[in-house]
Amino acid sequence: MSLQRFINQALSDWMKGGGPDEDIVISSRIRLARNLTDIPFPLIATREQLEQVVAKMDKILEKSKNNQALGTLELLRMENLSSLEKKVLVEKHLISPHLAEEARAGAVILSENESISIMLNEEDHLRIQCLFPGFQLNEAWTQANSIDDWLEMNVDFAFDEKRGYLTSCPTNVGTGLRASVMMHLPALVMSQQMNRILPAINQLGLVVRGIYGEGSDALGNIFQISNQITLGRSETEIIEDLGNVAKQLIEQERQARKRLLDSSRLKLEDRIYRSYGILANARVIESKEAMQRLSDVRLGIDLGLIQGVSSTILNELIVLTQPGFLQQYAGQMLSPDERDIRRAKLIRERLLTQEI
Ligand SMILES: Nc1ncnc2c1ncn2[C@@H]1O[C@H](COP(=O)(O)OP(=O)(O)OP(=O)(O)O)[C@@H](O)[C@H]1O
Repeated sequence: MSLQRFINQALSDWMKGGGPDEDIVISSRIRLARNLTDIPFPLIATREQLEQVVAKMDKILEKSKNNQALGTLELLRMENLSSLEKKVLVEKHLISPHLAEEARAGAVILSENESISIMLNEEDHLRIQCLFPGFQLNEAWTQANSIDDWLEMNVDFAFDEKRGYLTSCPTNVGTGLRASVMMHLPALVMSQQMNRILPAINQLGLVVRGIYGEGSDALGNIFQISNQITLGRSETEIIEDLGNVAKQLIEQERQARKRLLDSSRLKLEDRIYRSYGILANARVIESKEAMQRLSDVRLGIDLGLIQGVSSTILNELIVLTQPGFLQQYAGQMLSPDERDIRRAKLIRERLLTQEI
């Protein structure tokens, strides 16, 4: 089954690490909100009209089968997926909880390496997302832009000369673009600088969110920083502004890491090795603690304190230890207590296979 391929593969390309500044920037994302001219926004459209959106996209895919530029794309309808399969796609950041649980005639188009995901009938008819490992906002934009061009050759998007692309929520009108970087900022958190930095970032028109986007916590010292404004600025300006802030944050995190090493090396080493010890030996672990300990271990790897463990461990395990994935691996539904046991086991095994 093609979905099995997506899920069994477990990790999308962007989660496997790599890319520029990967010690701090986990991934870069561009998403474009688009709507078809002749169909009302999903909130007020009839189910029949929403089915038309899916049918149109299906037809475009069929027509472009031999267009290799974007690789193989596959359309999955939400109604054909089990709730566990949808949960896993949410945990992989490929669809939103809204699409999984509430959307009518919801579907997603995925590329084989999962760097492209196009949600259908979420808040807008189309949400085009491109995800790249490391700091690669421009590369993600180039890909999203080419998908946009390809689709625009086949359908008419709702567009107003003065306002730009029209979207269901006014906050997305204009470019319909949200650019974001997911960053691991443990030293700035430890040295209590995030409290000062967060308001400054907001003042620049950017938003800081947790690991699962809007409404989620910054677990594991992972922050998503994205633009709030989509109107009155060009796509390249939005991306450049975000990129500049990200560059400054990378620099500040590197300095904070150096300062921590210089001023409190022993304390830092103790914290990192304790976390490693717990992850390597715990029999039961909750996801919040796992995320924090994984963040410590990842910092230890980046600082060269822990050797023989792959630096992608944080990226991988934060996804693999989510409830949906754990249940997928177990092949059965698990209670929260059972998940804590399975999570500890999976982390132990993963750490063991990394030892030299
Ligand atoms: N840089 C990134 N790397 C990986 N995943 C990301 C990144 N940025 C955002 N995401 C994921 O994309 C999903 C949606 O994020 P978010 O809610 O912030 O924005 P959105 O799709 O632009 O929606 P909206 O405009 O409705 O707020 C979440 O699962 C989030 O974790």
